[in-house]
Amino acid sequence: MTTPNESIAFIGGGNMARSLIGGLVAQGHDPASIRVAEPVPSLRETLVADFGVHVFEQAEEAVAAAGTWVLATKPQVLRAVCESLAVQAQATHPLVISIAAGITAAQLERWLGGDASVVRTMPNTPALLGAGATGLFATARVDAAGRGFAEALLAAAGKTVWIDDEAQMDTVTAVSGSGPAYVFLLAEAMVDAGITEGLPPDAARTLALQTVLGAARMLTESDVDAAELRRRVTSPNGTTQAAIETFEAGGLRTLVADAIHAARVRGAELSAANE
Ligand SMILES: NC(=O)C1=CN([C@@H]2O[C@H](COP(=O)(O)OP(=O)(O)OC[C@H]3O[C@@H](n4cnc5c(N)ncnc54)[C@H](O)[C@@H]3O)[C@@H](O)[C@H]2O)C=CC1
Ligand SMILES: O=C(O)[C@@H]1CCC=N1
Repeated sequence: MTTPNESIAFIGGGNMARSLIGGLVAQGHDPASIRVAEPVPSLRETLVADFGVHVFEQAEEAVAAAGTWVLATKPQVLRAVCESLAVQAQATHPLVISIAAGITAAQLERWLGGDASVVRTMPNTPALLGAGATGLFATARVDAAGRGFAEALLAAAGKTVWIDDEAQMDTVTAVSGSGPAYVFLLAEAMVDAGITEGLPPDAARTLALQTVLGAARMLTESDVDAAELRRRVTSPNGTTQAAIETFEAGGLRTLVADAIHAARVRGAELSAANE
């Protein structure tokens, strides 16, 4: 990964920043060139202990001498963070990569003083294991080197997909950004149901979680699509058919569509609420 200025500054050293930093360090990125602004002392200490990065209490200190800034605070504080960095942004013209849900590139440009090069991204928590999925959108101001750098940074945490129409970034958030939680909810429900039906808790947990892992691997490691894989498990008049008919009768597909719609709408609300 190369950039005109090798240092990367993370603004916010919470869960997602940790996952991305872990990916970069695992890929051989020099931790000495990673600078993290994080107000919580205990988080700063663990970032130093775990990764050997430089940590700062103030964002202004972290971005000094960094050619790439990764905005990794909650959306609700991002405006104040950007406005506090606007003078430095206009002086140094960094590549600005945001991972915040809902916040648009136009908002970031405006808060940073008008002419920043912004890449809006949406990673997810499996980034922690290098198994993340990230959607990226770049404004016209971002050059090929900037796009390449942003892609390489997120690719250190898993798969990347470029999105041409920024309006679709809230859908990315709803499908893959929030998506791990949907799978965790299904896993919770499967474990609980197994226990209700009489399995010992440890057995229910092992069987349900390994099933999620095995199914995810079949989905990603074969060319066969989800519907066909499902059909192959479903014997005529067998046990799976009884379960699938129960899911369909209960409106599972509509419920999933409604849930993803609600998450997308919430993304747009986050943008409007932080105007
Ligand atoms: N958690 C998730 O699954 C995902 C989260 N995101 C986005 O990532 C961003 C961060 O989310 P998380 O890591 O989950 O939250 P988090 O709360 O773990 O991390 C945010 C960190 O920012 C720090 N912070 C607050 N004010 C600051 C300031 N002025 N300067 C520097 N740091 C400051 C907080 O102390 C906190 O440690 C959010 O915008 C969220 O929308 C994106 C994809 C997935
Ligand atoms: O729930 C949220 O708002 C964040 C964004 C995607 C995942 N977590």
